[in-house]
Amino acid sequence: MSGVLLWVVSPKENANSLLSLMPRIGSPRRSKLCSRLTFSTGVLAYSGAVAHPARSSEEMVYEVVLKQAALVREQSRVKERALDLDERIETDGLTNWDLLNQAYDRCGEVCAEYAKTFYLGTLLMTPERRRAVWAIYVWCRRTDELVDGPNASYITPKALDRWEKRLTDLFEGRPYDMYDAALSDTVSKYPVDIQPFKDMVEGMRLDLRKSRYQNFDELYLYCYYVAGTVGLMSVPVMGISPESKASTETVYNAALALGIANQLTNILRDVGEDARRGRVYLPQDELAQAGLSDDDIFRGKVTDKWKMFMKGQIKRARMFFDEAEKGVSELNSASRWPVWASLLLYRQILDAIEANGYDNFTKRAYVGKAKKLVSLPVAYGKAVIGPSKLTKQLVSR
Ligand SMILES: CC(C)=CCC/C(C)=C/CC/C(C)=C/CC/C(C)=C/[C@@H]1[C@@H](COP(=O)(O)OP(=O)(O)O)[C@]1(C)CC/C=C(\C)CC/C=C(\C)CCC=C(C)C
Ligand SMILES: [Mn+2]
Repeated sequence: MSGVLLWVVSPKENANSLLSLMPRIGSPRRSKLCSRLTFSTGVLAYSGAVAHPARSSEEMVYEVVLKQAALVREQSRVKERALDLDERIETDGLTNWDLLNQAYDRCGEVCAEYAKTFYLGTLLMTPERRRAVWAIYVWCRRTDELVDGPNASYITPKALDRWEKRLTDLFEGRPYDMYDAALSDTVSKYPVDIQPFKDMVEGMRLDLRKSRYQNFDELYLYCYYVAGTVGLMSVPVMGISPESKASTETVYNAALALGIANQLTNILRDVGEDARRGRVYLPQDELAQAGLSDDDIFRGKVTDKWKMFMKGQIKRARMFFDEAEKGVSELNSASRWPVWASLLLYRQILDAIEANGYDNFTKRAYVGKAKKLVSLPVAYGKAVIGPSKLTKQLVSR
């Protein structure tokens, strides 16, 4: 399946100081925009790929959140445009419809192959939304495969530039292949902005040139690029419940938090595997504060220092999951179940790391079938509960 997906681009805490992990709302150097955020690392000097050294990653990312929220408010205008487009396709005859349907079906097949549980969850969504989520999933999966898949060693910054050019083309209605065609159709129908997609490609660029993260601010930006973006791409398609009283920004912020939580969890699960590829995603300053270094990671011995360090990292990931939970009930009813399911399942990976005695060097933490099965009805039960009638954060809708 990876071959099929890739042919088109082939030419590839410190635990002692829990305070340092806790939200620091109201830091004097934070912008007004950022004061609505729950998490801040307080580190403001990251430059990396972005030329704004004075701003923290969270401030920069939050601007994207605000832009996304503004787009949703324009939704009705976009819907009108989508209707025009549907009419145009219809006058072209049945062939375009058939091709488009086939393209979406193929996206569904890829999704079912790579993420079975998630695929099952999408079956509860309306057919329109479901296939749009599949199209986004496939684009994300293909993008990730560029640097993580079997052809990863052939992938150069130039190949990523070409991939980004294809992205712009498909957003402008010029898809390259059928998966692109499905996404092209999706972005013409839903208020999805190109920025999170471009940012995901930027995350892949980062993966090509960077294998160490000095502090959490740098890591936060990476997590946004490769996973927070997914949350921002998905919400416009999954939709916010008409009953929701929460502000659009609140919901996007929760979506962003779920992406960050998932990626932090992914990093904690894969410490050993990443180290074998010469990669250490854990913040260097926090490792040093815990009396640890890269060498300890390469050695892979579970010591008391390591356990303390891991407890802090897990605590932080859980805080992001908690932040994400606040937004799930605000989503459209049919979208809540797959999101709850993915949240509960991914969060349990953290429990599994603990159950493995914090040995993420030689053991892969996973959620067993039985636990997965139990989580699905639990997720369903949570999904039935709609938006809180008490939440009055009527800022922007
Ligand atoms: C319902 C739902 C979960 C929708 C999202 C569907 C979607 C478009 C998923 C794309 C996922 C993808 C392929 C991302 C590419 C980058 C990547 C691989 C990120 C890692 C995912 C885990 O993958 P895996 O365990 O297979 O990792 P390896 O490749 O093996 O290393 C990530 C850790 C991040 C994925 C991020 C999300 C699924 C974001 C979820 C957030 C939302 C859906 C927003 C929900 C809304 C609110 C209000 C909370
Ligand atoms: Mn990956």
